Amino acid sequence: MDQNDMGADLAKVLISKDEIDAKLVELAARIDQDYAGKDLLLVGVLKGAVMVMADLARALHSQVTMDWMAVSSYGMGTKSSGVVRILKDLDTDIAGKDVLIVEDIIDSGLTLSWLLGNLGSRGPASLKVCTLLRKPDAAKVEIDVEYVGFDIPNEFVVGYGLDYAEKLRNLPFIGTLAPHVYGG
Ligand SMILES: O=P(O)(O)OC[C@H]1O[C@H](OP(=O)(O)OP(=O)(O)O)[C@H](O)[C@@H]1O
Ligand SMILES: Nc1nc2[nH]cnc2c(=O)[nH]1
Repeated sequence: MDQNDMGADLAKVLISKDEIDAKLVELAARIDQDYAGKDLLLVGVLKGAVMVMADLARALHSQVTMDWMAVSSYGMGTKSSGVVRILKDLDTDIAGKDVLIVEDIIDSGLTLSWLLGNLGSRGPASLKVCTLLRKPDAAKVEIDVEYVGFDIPNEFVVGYGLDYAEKLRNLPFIGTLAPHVYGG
């Protein structure tokens, strides 16, 4: 699927597929180096992180294991309220393990802040975060993130795992929505 398939729904391509690929290779090289000699567990946060997880994991030279969590933020009809519900928990006991959370985006930071608290209480040997995107201007909570792909403006983005009403996740790039789509 490419930009032409999107018709008028997209305003612009913010980050191209080539830029994403190059950034993931760069992040993977750092991760390979930082976790050399360790057994790394990647924890992908469904559903948005599916693409990042798949491509990042394949860019790594180290052997890793992978697990998934699905969480949902809810409250007052708005997303990212900070009140998080586990829809699918890990299959793995992470006590004593080196864990890297893999996210597509950190927006307010509330989801990740909750996740760090939750996973941190399970006694991992280490717990760090890798995110493809981060919106510094949207942060409601400061989080120490070890691996960041791109800092982006405070705009709603779609593609490469990120949805608009569950659509557009399968775009191979990151784009912004045309104003008529979201009523802007
Ligand atoms: O920093 P925050 O403001 O908390 O937002 C970030 C969260 O929002 C997205 O998930 P979303 O709730 O859209 O679910 P999805 O991954 O299933 O699309 C993303 O994958 C993060 O988990
Ligand atoms: N699709 C999408 N989901 C999000 N969740 C938090 N921020 C965003 C965003 O900008 N786009």
